[in-house]
Amino acid sequence: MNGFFKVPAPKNEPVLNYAPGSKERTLLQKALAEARAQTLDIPMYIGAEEVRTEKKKSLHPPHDRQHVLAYFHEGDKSHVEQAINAALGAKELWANLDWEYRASIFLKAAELLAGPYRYKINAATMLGQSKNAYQAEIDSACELIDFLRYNVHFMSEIYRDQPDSGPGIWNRMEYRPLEGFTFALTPFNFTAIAGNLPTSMAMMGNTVVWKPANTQIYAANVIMQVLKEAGLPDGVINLVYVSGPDAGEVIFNHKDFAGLHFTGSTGVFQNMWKTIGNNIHKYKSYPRIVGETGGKDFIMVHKSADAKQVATAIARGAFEYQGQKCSAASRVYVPSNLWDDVKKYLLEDLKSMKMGPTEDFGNFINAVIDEKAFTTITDYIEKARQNPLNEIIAGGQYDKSKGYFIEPTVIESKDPSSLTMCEEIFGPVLTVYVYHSENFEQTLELVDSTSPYALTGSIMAKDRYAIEMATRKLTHAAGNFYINDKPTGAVVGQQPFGGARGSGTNDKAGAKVNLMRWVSMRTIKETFVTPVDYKYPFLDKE
Ligand SMILES: NC(=O)c1ccc[n+]([C@@H]2O[C@H](COP(=O)([O-])OP(=O)(O)OC[C@H]3O[C@@H](n4cnc5c(N)ncnc54)[C@H](O)[C@@H]3O)[C@@H](O)[C@H]2O)c1
Ligand SMILES: N[C@@H](CCC=O)C(=O)O
Repeated sequence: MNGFFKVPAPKNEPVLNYAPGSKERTLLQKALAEARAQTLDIPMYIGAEEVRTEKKKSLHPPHDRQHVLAYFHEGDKSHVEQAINAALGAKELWANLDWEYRASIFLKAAELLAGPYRYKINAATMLGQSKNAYQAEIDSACELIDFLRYNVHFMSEIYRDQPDSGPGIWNRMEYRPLEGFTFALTPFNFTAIAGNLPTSMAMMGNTVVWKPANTQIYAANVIMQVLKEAGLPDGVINLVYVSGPDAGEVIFNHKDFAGLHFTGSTGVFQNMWKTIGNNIHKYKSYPRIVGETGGKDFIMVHKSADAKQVATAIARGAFEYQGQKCSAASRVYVPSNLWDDVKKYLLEDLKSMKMGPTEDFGNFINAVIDEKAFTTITDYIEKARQNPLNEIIAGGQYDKSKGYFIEPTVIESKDPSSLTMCEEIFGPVLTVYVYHSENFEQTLELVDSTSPYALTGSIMAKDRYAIEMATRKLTHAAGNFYINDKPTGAVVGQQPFGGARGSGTNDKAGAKVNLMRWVSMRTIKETFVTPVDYKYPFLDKE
């Protein structure tokens, strides 16, 4: 590198609106039709190979269970071993490639997603994960593009951060990739997260084994195509489709395992942490463990809030993408003076929400991801129905004959510790607790202590003292805290995202702190005139 290169200043990718008659709507509809018309054969990508196996499994739109989008080739432990070997084999060349060449690949991937691949990846996310056009646009196009652009910028800031040097010496800081290989384990619900976890590690010079959720493979395949077209060398990111426990068993027993970048549920993360802890003596280095996990996200309303604003924040915060955002509001605390109005506006909104397939752009609500999620969520609804302290005031019906559809459901509970007030449901189910409007401070304590999670939350109020009190009392209740807004929709570069307590290690996605977890710093001190006499000056005077 003959120059201290400055990367292009990152900017958030503008969100296209897909209004009727817009160019983007026509192009997206074309991409959807093309995707629907073919049945893909999706291989694993290990080193330079596209790996196919005897075990083919079908992928379906969650809103249209009968339609086959693709078959993917399922692997086993031997494929995890192959992927590790490919990652280790690619390591030296990749780690020694000057950073600007690595940066170019990911910046090019961002441009490919913003341009020629935009509609393909959005269509894949709409079909494979049942996200409507707007939800796909903010995820698989904009957020993924933002992750790539901002992370390149943060990478260059990290490298530029160098120590001071005293007279006659030069101190340098080298940001080495981790020694060994890394593992990215990604969830179903965000294509952007699936793309970010492996690329953020690779960007810093690491090589990666990547295992997505099966229900996200359809769009993960597009991410891999983009990375290949952007020039990512073979073996840097190896994409395998194996069971989570199989992947874990091989990876967490390998001496060169150097880091885990996980997003998913809390239980899975805690089990992996225990396994890694039990195996700690097997590794060459202490593996880095980063995990963003579950949430029980809240909206806390003060008596001074605007009822219409509260209802809108609830409608979008709880029900966009069927409540399957880790940030989705799932418990709301409304003061008694506002409840009648909030309820009226909320029920009006819910009545106007249409539910159906993503290809019909009029549908706000689509299907939940799969049969397992459908069963879990509807079990919660039925348990809530049986509790005499609960009343289901909206929704509560579901049907999986065509796709996994669950109506947006609102439970009014007189018990602030009822099951659906406390546990993560990860679906379109919201529980409301109406508190006496004079009990604001006590209710803040309830918000803070009700769940083990601390991911997102918001306070809605006009009264500045109430906003100050909530912000202070809920210091540890959320890693992303919103004032007069819904608790979802963090934007890369603007609201770095992640939670604490049971919600994760809070190594904010799309931030410098996250990239720092994927390097191991080496301090280099060079002395220009090396001493040749061991004695301290005062020793001569004795
Ligand atoms: N905090 C965040 O930023 C964030 C973001 C998105 C999703 N999430 C959380 O993710 C969860 C939903 O996503 P999901 O259903 O895909 O999560 P999940 O935990 O079921 O799966 C995540 C990944 O782990 C794998 N996996 C599952 N069981 C495993 C095991 N025993 N061993 C190893 N790997 C295993 C899955 O195949 C998948 O690739 C929710 O809890 C949600 O809150 C959190
Ligand atoms: N970052 C997203 C949530 C990601 C988790 O699913 C948001 O802020 O809504």
